[in-house]
This record gives sequence, structure tokens and C-alpha cells, in this order.
Amino acid sequence: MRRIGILTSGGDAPGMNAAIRAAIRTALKNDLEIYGIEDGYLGLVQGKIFPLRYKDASEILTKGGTFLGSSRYPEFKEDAIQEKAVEQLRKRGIEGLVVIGGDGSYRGAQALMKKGVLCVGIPATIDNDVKGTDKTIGFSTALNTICESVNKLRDTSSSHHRCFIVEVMGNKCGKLALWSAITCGAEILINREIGFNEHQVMAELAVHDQFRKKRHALIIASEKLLDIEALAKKISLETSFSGRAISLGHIQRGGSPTPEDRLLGSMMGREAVEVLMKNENNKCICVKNDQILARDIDEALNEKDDSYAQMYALFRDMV
Ligand SMILES: Nc1ncnc2c1ncn2[C@@H]1O[C@H](COP(=O)(O)OP(=O)(O)OP(=O)(O)O)[C@@H](O)[C@H]1O
Ligand SMILES: O=P(O)(O)OC[C@H]1O[C@](O)(CO)[C@@H](O)[C@@H]1O
Ligand SMILES: [Mg+2]
Repeated sequence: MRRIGILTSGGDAPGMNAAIRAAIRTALKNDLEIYGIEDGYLGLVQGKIFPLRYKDASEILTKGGTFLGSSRYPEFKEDAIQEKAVEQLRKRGIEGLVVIGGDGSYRGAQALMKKGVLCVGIPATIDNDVKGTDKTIGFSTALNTICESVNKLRDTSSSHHRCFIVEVMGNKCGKLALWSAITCGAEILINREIGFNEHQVMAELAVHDQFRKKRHALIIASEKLLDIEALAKKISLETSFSGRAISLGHIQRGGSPTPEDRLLGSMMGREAVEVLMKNENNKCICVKNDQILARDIDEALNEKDDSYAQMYALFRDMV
């Protein structure tokens, strides 16, 4: 292998730049040419492909976002569009591709692998919903951002005897909500795995108010599940807390990556290039018990994930 490409796809995640930097440095140290692809699969199909030099990896480790740009490009599910991507790589002699993104981006990489492009996936999404890996790049920073925000909300909640419903991202996966609920000391968690039962929320709030004499209550709720403003109004009407709702939104996607995400990005970016140097196909990079591994992508994506259940038990023991 002489020439490889690299792209970031799907929602950006803090630490993607660390992975790109590690891939550039590893490639150039091993006399591989490395090409950056702008804006994910969209830029690949459009041929927005340019050589990366050592200097391109400078000053990016500490920055959030992705300097290559990213996109959501649903058309990439179409075979004819994927063929265009393969052609863009072939005509430049790019034999291997590092795909940095979430579960959707992995499906794009799998399609390219089937068409003979050697690909390796690096899991990067704040949702931490990629199977086969304990962590995805970006999850730690998003969690940190949520904790910082909720600390501030807790101060004002206690002063005013309020219940704050804090809506967090995670798409269809409740991990960001669960991990936040534990690390922010939330009283109540609402996510897809548990479901939303209004009656139960009201009953739990009554316990925190009447028996535990709490001056505040924090509810962490996953996005796309309920109308948090409506719930806040109901809490004001039916409990002694006054209800307030806030959606943290895209704040959770930005910011300088935590040391954990910088480390994960550095280790995974280096490993991905080493995998391509061995001409291995169908791989994704994972972290398992703090060890970085290159695994078969189909096997990794079919793995059962029991981390949620363990963490949920911890949450229940803490409230
Ligand atoms: N089934 C698929 N086949 C081919 N390409 C796909 C497929 N699913 C997704 N993609 C490509 O991957 C891109 C990113 O996917 P998606 O929007 O699901 O984000 P993601 O990679 O899961 O990251 P995140 O969830 O953090 O936003 C899509 O916009 C599309 O270009
Ligand atoms: O930035 P967009 O396209 O609005 O997507 C938001 C989604 O992306 C994520 O931030 C990452 O997948 C999800 O948590 C969220 O549902
Ligand atoms: Mg996803």
C-alpha cells in the first residue's frame, strides 16, 4: 500500500482531529502518502481530495470539530453513488481508506469494502452507540460538557426549589443520558431503554420532595422522546417544585476534547494506519478494557453490549 485516504463522516465529535493527526503522522513516518477528503462521503463522491502534509497535523490536537469537515449524505446508500466514490479513489491510486464516524458511517465503509476498497473504521460519535468498542471518540468530551452545564443548573435549582429537565443528545441510544445521570447526580433518568412514564416521574418527584427533603431535582432526559416543556409545566402544577426545561443541543458536540478523547484519537488513528499498512480489510478499531484492537467489522457490530445494564444498576443504586 502506497497511498491512503482519510475522511470524517456523520455528526462531528471532539477528538476526531486527534485521530486525523495520528493517522497523518503515522502514514508519513512510514512513507505512505495520505490524502484528506473533505466533508465525508459527499466530498469523496465530488472528488474533494487533497494531499496531507506533516504541517496539516499541527495545531489540531486540541481543537473540537473536524478540520476535514463532515456531512450527512443519505444518497451514499445508493449503489451508483458508491461506484462514483470508488472511481474517485481508483483514479488517484488511493488503495486504502480510514473512515472516522459513527454506526452510519461504518455502513458506508462496509459498502466500499464490498466493492474492493480496503477500509478501516474508527468509532467517533458523542452517542457511544458503535458496537464492539467500549468507547467512541467524543463521548468523554460530551459527557464533560453536560456535567459542566448541569453543575450550573443545580446551583440555581437549589436556590429556587426547582426541578430541571435537561435534555441531552444520543440519538436512539440512551448511553449519553445514563452516563450523565450518574455523573451529574440526577434524581430521575428518562431514556429510550427505560421509556417515559409520566405517572412514575411524578411519584418519584414526590418522594424526593416529601421524604428526602430535596431542595432541587434533576431529570436527565434523552432527546426525541418527550415534550420537555410540557412536562415542566405539569411538574409546576402537580408538585411543589417549579418545573423548568432546557435542551443542551449542539453545545454537546463542540469544545476542546478531553485528555481521554485526545488519547483515544491518537491511539486509534495510529492503529488504523498500521492496519492498512498490513493490507488488512474489513476492520474497525475498538477499545476493550483499555486495549486498542483491530477487529473484524461484522463481528464487532454483531457483538452484544452489556455495559448499559451494568451502568443502569449503578444509577439505581445511587438514587
Ligand atoms: N446504510 C448505509 N449505506 C451507505 N452509507 C451510509 C449508510 N448509512 C449511513 N451512511 C453514510 O454515513 C453517513 C453518516 O451516517 P449517520 O448520519 O448515521 O452518522 P453516524 O456516522 O452514525 O454518526 P453520528 O451518529 O455521530 O452522527 C450518512 O450520511 C451516509 O452518507
Ligand atoms: O447535527 P444534526 O444533524 O442535527 O444531528 C443531531 C444528532 O447527531 C448526534 O449529535 C450525533 O449522532 C445525535 O446525538 C443527534 O441526534
Ligand atoms: Mg450514529
